[in-house]
Amino acid sequence: MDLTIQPHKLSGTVTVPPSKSLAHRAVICAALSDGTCKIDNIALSDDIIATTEAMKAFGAVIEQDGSTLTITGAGQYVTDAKANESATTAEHLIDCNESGSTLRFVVPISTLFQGASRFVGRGNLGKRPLTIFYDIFEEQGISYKPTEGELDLVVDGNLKPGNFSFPGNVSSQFITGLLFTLPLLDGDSVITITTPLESIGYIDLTLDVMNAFGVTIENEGHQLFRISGGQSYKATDYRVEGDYSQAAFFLCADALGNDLLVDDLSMDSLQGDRAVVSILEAMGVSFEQQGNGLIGTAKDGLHGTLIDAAQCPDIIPVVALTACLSEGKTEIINAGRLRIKECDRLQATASELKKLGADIEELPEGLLIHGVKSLKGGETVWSYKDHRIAMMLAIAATVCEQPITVTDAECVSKSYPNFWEDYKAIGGKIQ
Ligand SMILES: O=C(O)C1=C[C@@H](OP(=O)(O)O)[C@@H](O)[C@H](O)C1
Ligand SMILES: C=C(OP(=O)(O)O)C(=O)O
Repeated sequence: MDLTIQPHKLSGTVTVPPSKSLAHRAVICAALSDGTCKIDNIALSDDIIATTEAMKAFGAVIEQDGSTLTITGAGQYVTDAKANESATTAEHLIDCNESGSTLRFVVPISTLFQGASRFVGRGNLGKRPLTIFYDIFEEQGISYKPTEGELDLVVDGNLKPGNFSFPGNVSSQFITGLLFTLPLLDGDSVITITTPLESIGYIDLTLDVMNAFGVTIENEGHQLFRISGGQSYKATDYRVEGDYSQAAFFLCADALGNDLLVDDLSMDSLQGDRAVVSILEAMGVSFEQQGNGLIGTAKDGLHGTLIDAAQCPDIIPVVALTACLSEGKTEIINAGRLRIKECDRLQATASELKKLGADIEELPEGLLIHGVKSLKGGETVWSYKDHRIAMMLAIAATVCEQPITVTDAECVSKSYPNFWEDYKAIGGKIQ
C-alpha cells in the first residue's frame, strides 16, 4: 500500500495504543499460569497475535472480547509430566511472523514442554541474531536445526537449570526469554551478563510483569540475575499501560510544531522509551501534563544534542527526524543494534530523510545530523516494510513543504494496526 500524504498540522487528542512490550509479557505470564487471567487493554497487532498463537500451541486457552483477553494458562502442562505426555507431545508450530520478541521469548519457553517446536517467520526475522541461544543449546545437548534465509528453526529438548553467561549488547530479548523460563525449572540458575547491559528498561518490564504474576528474580545491578527454580506463575488480572514507543511519534510531532495531547501515559512507567520525554526536553521541548496525557511545545525552537541510543533503540528513527529540524548538530551514539531490527534502521532513517532534504549521515554505530530550516519533501520514500520507519515518515510528512508518498505503508500493523486511522483522526491528510 502506497500512501500520499499532504503537509498538514496534526491536532487534538491521540490515545496511544497499549504497550506492545508489556502485552507480550502479560500474555506469556498468563499463559504460563495455573489458572484464568483477564488481560485488559490489548490491541491485536501482528506481533501480539504471534505471541498469543504461540502460547495457544502449548495449551493455553485464549479468548478475545474487545480489548480484553481471557487466558487460561498452560502451567499444568509444564509441571505435570503425565499431562505433558498426553497433551503436548506433537511438534508445536510457532509462527513468529516478524516478531523478534515472540521468537526470543518463546524459544526457551518451548523447552518447558514435551515435543519439538518449529519456529517460522518472515521479513528480517531469519537474519536477526540467535547465536546466544544456540551456544546454550550446544552446551546443554538441546537439538536445534536452523536453516539459511527465512526463519525455520526446529528446537527439541528441555532446558536445564544452571549458569548462563553471555554479552548484554546483542539483544535483551534473550535475557527476557530465559527469565520467563528458568523459574519453572526444578533447580536454581544464574544469568551473568558479561558486558554492560543495553535495553535495560525492557528487563525491568519483564521483572515487573513476572512479579505481578508471583514470580521473583534477584537482580544484581542488571549484570547478574539469580533465579530460584520451582516457582509458578499465579493467575492474576492485568491492565496493559499505554505505549511510550508509540507515544514517541506523537510527542516528536508536538516538538515539531503539531498540537497534540498524547494520552494514556503512565507518568511513572518503567518503559525505557519514556526517555523520549527527557531527550526532547534536552532539545528544548517543555511538557505540560493533563490527566494521563502530555502536551509538548518548543516555544524557543529546537536545538541539537547528544543522544545515547543504548537503552531506547526503538524511538531513534523519530527522534532523528526531530533532530533534522533542530538547530545545530545532533549525534546519536551507541545505536549499532538498530541495524538488526526489522530493517537496518540507521540506513533506512538516513536514506529516506536525506531524500526529504535532511542533512543526516550514517555512522557505523549512530547518526550525525545537522539541523536544517525545513524539509522540502515532494518525494517517494520507502518504509523498508518497517513499522517504525513508516510511522516516522508519516510524522515527517506533517512538516514537509511538499506532499510525500510512503510505500509499503501497511507494515504499521506489526505494532499499531490503527495507526493510519488515528493519524487521519487528528488531521493527517492522506490521499
Ligand atoms: O523486550 C522487548 O519488548 C523489546 C526489546 C528491545 O530489543 P533489544 O533488546 O533487542 O534492543 C526492543 O528493540 C524491542 O522492540 C522490544
Ligand atoms: C524491534 C521491534 O520489535 P521486535 O524486536 O519484537 O521484532 C520493534 O517493535 O521495533
